[in-house]
Amino acid sequence: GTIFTAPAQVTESYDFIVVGAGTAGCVIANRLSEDSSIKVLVIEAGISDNGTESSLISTPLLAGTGIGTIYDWNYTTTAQPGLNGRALGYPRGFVMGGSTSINGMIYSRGSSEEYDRMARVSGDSGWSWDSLQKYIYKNERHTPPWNNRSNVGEFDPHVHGYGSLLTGLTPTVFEHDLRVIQTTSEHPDMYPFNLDVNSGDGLGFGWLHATVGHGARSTSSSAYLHPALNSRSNIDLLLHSQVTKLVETTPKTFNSVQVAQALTAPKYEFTASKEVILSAGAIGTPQILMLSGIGPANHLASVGVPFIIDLPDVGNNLQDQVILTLQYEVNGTTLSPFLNDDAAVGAALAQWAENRTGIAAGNTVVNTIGYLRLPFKSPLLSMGDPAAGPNSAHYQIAFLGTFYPNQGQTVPATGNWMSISIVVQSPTSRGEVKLTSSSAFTHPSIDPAYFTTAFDIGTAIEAIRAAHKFITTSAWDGFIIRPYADAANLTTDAQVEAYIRKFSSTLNHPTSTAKISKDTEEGGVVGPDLIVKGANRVRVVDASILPAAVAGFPQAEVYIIAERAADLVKETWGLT
Ligand SMILES: Cc1cc2nc3c(=O)[nH]c(=O)nc-3n(C[C@H](O)[C@H](O)[C@H](O)COP(=O)(O)OP(=O)(O)OC[C@H]3O[C@@H](n4cnc5c(N)ncnc54)[C@H](O)[C@@H]3O)c2cc1C
Repeated sequence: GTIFTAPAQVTESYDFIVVGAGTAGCVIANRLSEDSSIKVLVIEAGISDNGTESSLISTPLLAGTGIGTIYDWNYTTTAQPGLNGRALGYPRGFVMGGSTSINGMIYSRGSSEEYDRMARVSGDSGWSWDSLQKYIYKNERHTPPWNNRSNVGEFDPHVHGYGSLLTGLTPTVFEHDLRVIQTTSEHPDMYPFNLDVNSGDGLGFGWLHATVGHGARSTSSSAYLHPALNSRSNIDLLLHSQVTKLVETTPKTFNSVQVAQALTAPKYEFTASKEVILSAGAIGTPQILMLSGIGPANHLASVGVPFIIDLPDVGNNLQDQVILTLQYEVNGTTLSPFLNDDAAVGAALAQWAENRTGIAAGNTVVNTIGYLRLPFKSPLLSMGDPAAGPNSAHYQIAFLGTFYPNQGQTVPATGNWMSISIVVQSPTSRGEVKLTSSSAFTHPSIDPAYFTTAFDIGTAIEAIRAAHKFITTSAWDGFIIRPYADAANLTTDAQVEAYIRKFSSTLNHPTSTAKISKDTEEGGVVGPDLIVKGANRVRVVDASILPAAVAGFPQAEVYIIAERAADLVKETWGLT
């Protein structure tokens, strides 16, 4: 296939247009182009992942540093009352591979109940965990770390597949990781060991997979898009080109897109002879739908967008997860001294560039995690249980072998540090994405509404208490020297709450802004087949269709739903 860099270069016609070469978009484009009788065009607003700075993407040690660069849309949230009025930078991938090219690489599918909930709310058993197994195997493959460290006892080979997305466990185990696992063997009732958190068993403590293989980050682009572009002539990619709206070809039928490279640049129109698949992500997809006249009628009127289909849930139900850390100076070897030593980091990056080995070639910062529930009798649950089921987490605590700073904190120049990160997995706060103008080149307003419910703040307080308690067990004797000053006085609920509101930041997991629901239901944006309700020949396949925030990490779930969605499209059009 060809990579175009301007719309004027595209002269052929296509059966399918995929909007966004992100996590889901690359999967869809690859799978549809398996049928050589059809032609696929992928349109991506962002840039190539083969550019001069692409080691930012592929070096595992540099995960996180793509934020705020040319690879990022660089959105900002609205001021968050639940975070003392702070507005947060809100990264999204602006590059082939989408957010999988800049994300934290953690691959954790969540509990089987997540998928069963999707089947339940959509009325389609094809979304259940059991039905999706073949897509899970098709997507992912466990690989050994670059140093071939034995992973026996740290994962279950049976729950990993044969796909092109490579995952693996850390090449380097730290003392605190071993203490986490030791705690599970000393207190199995309270802190059960989970051999593989990707097995569908979503609770307990275990080792984390990351999207790393052969010493490099594996992305949706490296796993799905490049291989298809390299080997097939029936798939093309158009970069640097933003879809500004869907175009109605006949009433309520949207198999065309309008594209432009900048606000004042010429506009082009491309028509798919079969259908358009929107995979622009949880921010981009609702923005495009609303710009196309599909969304809440009153809101569209307020920004001057001609209205076509009234779907009040477009942009609604935004859910995101926040992260905050507690840091401890510890008696033992961590990554801190290395990360504080510029010469050592430079040498590691040089070694990686040479042969994809060394400390830069692995996922080493966060290796162990615990997925936990509120106590059975927690008064917070009297408000209702937002988890997908009784075996799905309300919160996680994960263990990082360095000082992971909260917003505004400075990393200490010396010492060995461990951080425990805290995430509320099943928030009940609901935010929204809204247009601020009828122009596609103005960022939408993003309001995740963090910590606007008593459940969310109460669960975060509980999580901090659980982290404190976890490290007072005997496995931690002699290891913890002291908490970092900011976390030293977290005694009363009021102190803990103040810490949460001061330091929480986004974990970058927005979902549910075009959520799935039953065909017969009024709410929701797409039906079980992912076709936009009330519209023809346009589907949504990305994180925006998820019914709720996931009690794992979202990329795995997006890959899995995209694999099945490709089969749904193939079925509709009789493809192979
Ligand atoms: C910094 C960061 C860290 C994260 N860490 C993790 C993690 O460790 N583990 C995990 O599981 N998840 C993580 N996530 C979340 C995860 O990456 C996302 O949930 C997932 O990748 C979303 O997939 P998607 O297909 O919905 O969207 P994306 O992958 O974001 O793809 C959307 C694509 O559409 C393009 N696009 C948008 N609008 C338009 C338009 N108008 N025209 C053309 N193209 C457009 C974008 O440029 C992008 O390429 C992280 C995310 C970020 C940003």
